[in-house]
Amino acid sequence: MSVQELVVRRGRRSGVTTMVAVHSRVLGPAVGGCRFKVYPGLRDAIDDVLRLSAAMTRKCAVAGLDFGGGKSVIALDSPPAPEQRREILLDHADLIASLDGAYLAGPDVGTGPDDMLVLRERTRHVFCLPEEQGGTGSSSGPTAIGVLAALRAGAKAVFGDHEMKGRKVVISGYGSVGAHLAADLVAQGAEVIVSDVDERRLLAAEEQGLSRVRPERVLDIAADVLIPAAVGGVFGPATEVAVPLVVGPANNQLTEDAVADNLAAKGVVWVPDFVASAGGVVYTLGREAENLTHAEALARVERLETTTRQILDAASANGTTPLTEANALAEARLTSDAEPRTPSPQEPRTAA
Ligand SMILES: NC(=O)c1ccc[n+]([C@@H]2O[C@H](COP(=O)([O-])OP(=O)(O)OC[C@H]3O[C@@H](n4cnc5c(N)ncnc54)[C@H](O)[C@@H]3O)[C@@H](O)[C@H]2O)c1
Repeated sequence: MSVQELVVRRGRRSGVTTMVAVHSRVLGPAVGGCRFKVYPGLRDAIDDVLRLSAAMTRKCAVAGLDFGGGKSVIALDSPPAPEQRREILLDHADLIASLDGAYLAGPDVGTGPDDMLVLRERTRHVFCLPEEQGGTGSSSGPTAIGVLAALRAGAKAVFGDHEMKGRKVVISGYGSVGAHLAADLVAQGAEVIVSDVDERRLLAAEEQGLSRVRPERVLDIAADVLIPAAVGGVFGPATEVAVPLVVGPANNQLTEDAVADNLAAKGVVWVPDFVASAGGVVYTLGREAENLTHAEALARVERLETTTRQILDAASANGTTPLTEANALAEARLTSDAEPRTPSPQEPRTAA
């Protein structure tokens, strides 16, 4: 499916180029995070926003959300001075506002709920505002809960039961989601090893009693599970993986879809990232767009276990990969004539 709309604009206040990709609005308004990142060049930023917006379409479709896929990128050529941040965000907010609700922005790599508050000064089409402003705040907790739900299904498929007690788990990226996952898995009795490029994050991990491994050695550790919770592009055509199960929140983990076949041929069960990482968006939109209670929205996140199980069962029964089955599920929803669950999706409550 090709991108529906890509808008790139240089900010009038900051001079920084920002962009929005609306990949699909078949199921509803396009939602996706706003990435604030230094890129080697403009082409890299455009490639990123296009790939990420397409992944959001699949993520929303598979998770049963009545929203389409979008993404926005603030393409920096060097880290900005702190005092420039607000101007850059306001420029980006003007671009989002110009799309008139076709795209709803939330936080992503490099942005958080406080940044959403700045965007909100210029556009209603923002979600995940801080809790004290009526939003749901950071989505990393619900994202981690969704990863754990997908992990249960993956562990059942690979090990025969979903118990994590005694399992060795490597988490690449001890950031917001990675730290939630590590704490929960330790509480379940797993042996957790973490990796990060940021020494401060590793010190934080050590304070929690976690073992660490150097980032370049992450793929060599013979563990039960690998959780990619840092960046995309982890697995390429020649990547060797020393674990039987990979489940994690990092978006776009494969350099290309064909890598899913390589992983399957090597006996690695890879739960597609757009399935495992959907907890945050499921929770946030459930609360903010559908006014669900905390418990109701969390119950929806937990359903990712069933979705993952269906995908893995279908791959096993059909001799295909989990990616093929997850794509088929997304495609079925995108081409179905069924009415959306929310008859006429509106922008989230906090954006009203
Ligand atoms: N936060 C969410 O709700 C959410 C939702 C869906 C997907 N994701 C994806 O999950 C991943 C983690 O999200 P997060 O919110 O925890 O991000 P984060 O920025 O808080 O944490 C990422 C961590 O990864 C580390 N890192 C960067 N490059 C690394 C490398 N090469 N090796 C090891 N560590 C590295 C960073 O230093 C950082 O500590 C991201 O890819 C994000 O796009 C997050």
